[in-house]
Amino acid sequence: MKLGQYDTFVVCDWDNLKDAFANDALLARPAKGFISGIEETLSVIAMSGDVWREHRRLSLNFLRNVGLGKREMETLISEEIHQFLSSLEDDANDLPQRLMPSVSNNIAALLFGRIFYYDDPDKIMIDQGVQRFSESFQLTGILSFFPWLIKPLIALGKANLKVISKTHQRMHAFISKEVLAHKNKVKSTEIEDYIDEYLNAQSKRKDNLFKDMTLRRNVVGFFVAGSETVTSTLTWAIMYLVQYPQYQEKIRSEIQEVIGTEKRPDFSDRLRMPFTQAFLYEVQRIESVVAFNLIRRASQDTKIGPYNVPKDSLVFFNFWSVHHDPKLWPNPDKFNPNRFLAENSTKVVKPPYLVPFSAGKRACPGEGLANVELFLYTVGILQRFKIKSDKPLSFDAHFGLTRRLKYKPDLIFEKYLSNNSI
Ligand code: HEM
Repeated sequence: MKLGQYDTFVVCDWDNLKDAFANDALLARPAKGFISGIEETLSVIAMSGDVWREHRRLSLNFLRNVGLGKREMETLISEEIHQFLSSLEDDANDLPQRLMPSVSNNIAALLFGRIFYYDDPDKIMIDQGVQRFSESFQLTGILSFFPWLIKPLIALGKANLKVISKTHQRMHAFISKEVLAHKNKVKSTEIEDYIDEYLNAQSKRKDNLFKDMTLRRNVVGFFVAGSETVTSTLTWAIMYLVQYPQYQEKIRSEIQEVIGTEKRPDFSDRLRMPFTQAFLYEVQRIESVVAFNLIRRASQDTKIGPYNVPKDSLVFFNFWSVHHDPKLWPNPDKFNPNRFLAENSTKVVKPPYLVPFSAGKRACPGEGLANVELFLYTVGILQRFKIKSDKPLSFDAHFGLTRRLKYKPDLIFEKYLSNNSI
């Protein structure tokens, strides 16, 4: 179909999606990024071609060597979750609203090597920025098709682009300070965070591909990509725990059996908690928070299945329809974690067509970190609280960067474990 000036393709079924994941001609993003006119320098999320490949390699190396699967990062996350749960001792009913600042602290740990107190003005500014960017994604979809709209929209003061642009400036000013502090710190051979990794690569390269401005854009990109997605998935998880108290109890009994009440959860505990894992898979399937992927572009004439895709066409991957395809998922609209269980419910099986993080060479590089967070937050919350509601719940969604819960739910977080020592 034609949207604006672009041929646009939406890949809706698993066979074609598998093809598209493996197609190197579909790795690019829209030529001018997602918000042309505001983001002249593209972040790794919006880049294409060789510059993307180099920046992606750096991000993956960093996540592998410093960020993921490392005890230190899991310890930092566990510390942050502890800070978060302790902050709820007086008023746990505020939990969903307080999730984002906590989740974004994990990204801060990755980028800056430290976490913030929730009332730190810089932290409040970052979280407001992340919120605004996520909301602006509704608009960025439209602007990818009608890029000429950007200037009239700014001139008319419409679509709060001015606010986005101001938010941009404030975040960049703060990140510049952090980068400067990293440049000035006593030189150590150890890479402690993403800024260290980037500056180190920058100093070794002669081609000027790694620029300070790009570093700042990447930091903002990581905050946006890593905060809203995890927060939104966790919020949906909480809703399903309330809607299906029997599943909440099942997870709690796995917690009792594997972790108990004295110890903080560990990511390795998941290996003995198949139902908890199945529950999180089902939340990701049924809500598909990044429902249409981030827009891809054909960098040359190519094909998806039998369809010819001309160069520069825009391509959406419709994860929602694959995740709700009755040929792949019997009774797809029913929330049923048991569909992922096998061998008498002792094993969890993830089929290849569950793709909340996309797949192939441009798949989400934060999947490992996100999985650690989803598990540790869910288990940490249920170790302390029983969650319920005495009002009917609305599962209506709102579209931004992710599909988010539209209305603030009325939830009751009943303290289950008063022991604050874990
Ligand atoms: C539940 C949580 C998350 C979901 C569902 C999710 C999903 C996605 C999806 C669908 C994409 C687009 C991939 C494509 O174009 O094929 C993506 C890209 C990306 N994600 Fe995530 N993500 C999550 C968490 C995270 C986290 C925690 C981080 C940070 C560590 C992160 C960083 C990124 C980055 C940097 C990209 C751009 C990659 C590129 O263009 O090369 N994400 N994510």
